[in-house]
Amino acid sequence: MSRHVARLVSFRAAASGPAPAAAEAWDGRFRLHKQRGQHLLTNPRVLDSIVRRAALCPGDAILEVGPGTGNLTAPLGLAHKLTVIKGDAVEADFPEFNVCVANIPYKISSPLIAKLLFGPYRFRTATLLLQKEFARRLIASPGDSEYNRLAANVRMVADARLLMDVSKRDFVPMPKVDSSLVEIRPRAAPPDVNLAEWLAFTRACFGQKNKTLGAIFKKKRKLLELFRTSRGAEGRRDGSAGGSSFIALCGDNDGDISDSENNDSHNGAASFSEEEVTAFKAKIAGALESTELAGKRPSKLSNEELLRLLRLFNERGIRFQ
Ligand SMILES: C[S@@+](CC[C@H](N)C(=O)[O-])C[C@H]1O[C@@H](n2cnc3c(N)ncnc32)[C@H](O)[C@@H]1O
Repeated sequence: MSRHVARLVSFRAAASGPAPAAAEAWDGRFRLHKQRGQHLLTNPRVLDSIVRRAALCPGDAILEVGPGTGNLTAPLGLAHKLTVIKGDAVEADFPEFNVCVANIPYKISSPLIAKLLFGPYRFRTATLLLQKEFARRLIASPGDSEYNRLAANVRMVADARLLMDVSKRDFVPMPKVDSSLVEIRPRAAPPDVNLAEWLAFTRACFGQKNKTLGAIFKKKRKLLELFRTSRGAEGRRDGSAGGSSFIALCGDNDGDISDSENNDSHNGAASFSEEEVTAFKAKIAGALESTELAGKRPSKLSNEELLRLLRLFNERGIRFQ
């Protein structure tokens, strides 16, 4: 395997601040910190399986995130072609790579996947070991009980599939949860949609995923927020969605505005008339009616259906950001 690997870059965490108090000795050599996600995969059969399933090709440039003591790094490739970069994998820029293989700290799963799929990187495949429940959510389909915003966003740009489950007993120290290996393959052709706006749209739709779209877009707070956004977008020549964060990929509840923000001076309600809001409301209701989606829950809808709704919203000047 190592003969075929053109380059291997391992992205190692930069320890920031003092080490967390709770540490666990391992092998007499290292102190491992659960708070930093330092659970080492020690079962050689599982490690070999991961490398096999990553299906590396001659000339691949591999990115590994979180090499730890190198348990997965070693079976991946040639030591003399290895570059180790110290930094936070969520924050720092990655060098060029075309394959990612990693047993990542689970707390960065969502921002890391968002960075890989919605950032500037072009790669063939990412083979990632993830927390089992997170993996199930990632690969869920519309209508599944686990279907959520994360899955909708990922399937917009990639195909994700489960490769195998890995027991928590294969790690030292043993975590509380089991894991799953998942393959994520970005689609060859990017979808014909402004991705920043798509992410903002799914944040609005999945904010309360068990409510119908009609109920979600009837909420006064949501309406006023959208009204503001849409008026702002009118002023931008390119009509782009603006500053939606790519990192916020999955939160189902992050579409909600807290009560403290629900006041007129903050949301700008005072700056437009009741008539304007009523007309805007009618546009939203019209779009929902013409797609017959008002009575549907977002978690039951395909991306095609959601996209159709977003396009109708856009045609009516309703923008998300
Ligand atoms: C689950 S361990 C995997 C270790 C090793 N690859 C293995 O399979 O045994 C995750 C590793 O990622 C490191 N890490 C934690 N947060 C990180 C971050 N933000 N960026 C890069 N690495 C991080 C941890 O220190 C730990 O070494």
